[in-house]
Amino acid sequence: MTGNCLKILTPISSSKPLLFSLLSKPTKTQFKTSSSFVLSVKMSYHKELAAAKKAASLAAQLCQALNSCSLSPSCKVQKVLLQSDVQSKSDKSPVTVADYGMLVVSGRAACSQALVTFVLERELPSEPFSLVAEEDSTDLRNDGATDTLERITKLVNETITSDGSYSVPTLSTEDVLKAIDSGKSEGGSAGRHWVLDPIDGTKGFVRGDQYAIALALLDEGKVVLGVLACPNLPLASICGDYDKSSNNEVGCLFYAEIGAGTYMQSLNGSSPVKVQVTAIENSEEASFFESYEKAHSQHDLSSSIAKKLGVKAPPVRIDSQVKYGALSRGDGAIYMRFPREGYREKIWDHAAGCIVVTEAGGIISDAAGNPLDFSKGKYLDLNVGIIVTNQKLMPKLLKAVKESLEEQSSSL
Ligand SMILES: Nc1ncnc2c1ncn2[C@@H]1O[C@H](COP(=O)(O)O)[C@@H](O)[C@H]1OP(=O)(O)O
Ligand SMILES: [Mg+2]
Repeated sequence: MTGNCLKILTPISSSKPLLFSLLSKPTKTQFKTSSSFVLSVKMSYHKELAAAKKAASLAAQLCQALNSCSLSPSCKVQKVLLQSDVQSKSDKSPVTVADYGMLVVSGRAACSQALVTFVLERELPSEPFSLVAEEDSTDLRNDGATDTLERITKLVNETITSDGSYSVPTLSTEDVLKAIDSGKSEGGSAGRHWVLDPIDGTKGFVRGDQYAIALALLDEGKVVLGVLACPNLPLASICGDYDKSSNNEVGCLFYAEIGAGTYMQSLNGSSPVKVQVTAIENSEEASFFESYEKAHSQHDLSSSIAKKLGVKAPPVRIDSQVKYGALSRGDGAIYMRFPREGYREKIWDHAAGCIVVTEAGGIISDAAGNPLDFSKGKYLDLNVGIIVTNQKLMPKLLKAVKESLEEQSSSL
């Protein structure tokens, strides 16, 4: 678009000057010229996407390093704590039985959050920064956390140095605490907000299974880009004949920008490939994903739905938003998530996964078929659960969900 065009265009249904609209409006905005010629301007988020990919990839690198090093003075103690069954606090978030164990687990996520904040702020210095994220620095500010905080700071500094693109003085422990606390935004329907789960699927991470670094951008309440770094996900399909596959390389990066499709590349930096959800139309051929953890989703309910659909394959149970990534490349056909009553889903647990799967041609809704609304702050107000599949299977899935929920409530 030329400077001349800018002078004669005014956005439809807006009294704001065009330049203002161009800078503040997301996605597609319609403009008319003085002669009523309508022009569509597609907003792009290339710069933000590049920053998000870099932030999530570096955080994945950091998480992999965290898995092979110690945040505690005694590796042995840490091992015991991390292997002990992860218990639930009142909010049902996973923490280990001892406070110290909690610090080890939340300290790792905070470390990832500090790094993502650092990268986004460096890469996008001219944009106002708002982040809705899972962690805060409360635990790390306690007296007993000094050693963990120092180790976290060292790891963040080492990751920044090893990347080599930032010439910055070494971050202090206070810098790291401040970076973690940048994630205190409440989100909402106005302006732009980054949404981050620095380690999604903590239980999978602790077990050495699947987890993800999930980063998304909201613009005026809509998810406009998302990145999922999945350090333990094989590049080859995890369904079907994966075990027989010759490619056992792990570490995937999924990313999507609104209107531009979903891509996957290896975390080691291979060329991106465009991915698509499965085209399966016959539900009997579908396989489905659900949470590894029984406490996170009602396995009996998804089993009853799968039965109605005639699904023959057993459920594929994996942790975190990795399920969205795997679904976006057609590994399975359906993802069902039915948390128990009272659990409130947070936006950082679904924002990145939602755009990764929808840009790959999938549909996501709550159990009643309503789209997910990310504009209401930290929480998603949902009707019962979350279901995801392709366009063809969604009507059948919704019907089976409705019937199973009715049966469930009549048996209570
Ligand atoms: N009781 C629960 N019901 C549903 N989801 C939960 C529950 N407790 C924690 N979660 C969240 O489920 C997500 C993992 O999902 P999945 O079951 O698909 O692996 C995590 O974000 C986890 O939160 P957190 O990130 O605090 O661990
Ligand atoms: Mg999470």
